[in-house]
Amino acid sequence: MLPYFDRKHDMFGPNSAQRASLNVPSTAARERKKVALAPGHSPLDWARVSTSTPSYKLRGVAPDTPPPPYVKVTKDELKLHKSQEDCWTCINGKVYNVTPYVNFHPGGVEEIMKCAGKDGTSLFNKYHSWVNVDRMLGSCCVGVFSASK
Ligand code: HEM
Repeated sequence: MLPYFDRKHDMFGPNSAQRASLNVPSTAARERKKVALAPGHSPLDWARVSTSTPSYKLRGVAPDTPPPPYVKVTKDELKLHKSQEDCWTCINGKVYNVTPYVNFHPGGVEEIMKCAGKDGTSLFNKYHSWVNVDRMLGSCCVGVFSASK
């Protein structure tokens, strides 16, 4: 007889006990892509860089730019920053200059560039809703997203 989850009209996949006994990796494990980060680009290196670099440089703005709550970023402005050398994204209503972080992203450059120049909230949550974006990128925050064009 076929295993439980191979039966033709079965609506459900294997349960966790069945997966374990058959060595079927969990969905999360199958989707995990390990990326080799360049030397000097570990999460600890990012922690050092992000706490020792002046915030205006991380934000990519002039030194006299008001702090993030006072800067409104429109959708049209956001769209202009979609290259690896100038990359902004919006997560949970805040716009971040991701440029200095791109090479530190544990999921790789290609993945993080998928949110370049647009709202990356749903992609971000799809892969790691547990990551605290403000903790990682707080000092890269350019401003708040303004829904108007
Ligand atoms: C924009 C801000 C982002 C930040 C601050 C960020 C941060 C992180 C962090 C801290 C990790 C390691 C998580 C862990 O090991 O638990 C990670 C992994 C990862 N990220 Fe991101 N990420 C961002 C955007 C994205 C986007 C837009 C995507 C996909 C389109 C993405 C895809 C991934 C993937 C696939 C991994 C590997 C997960 C794994 O090891 O299982 N990330 N990211």
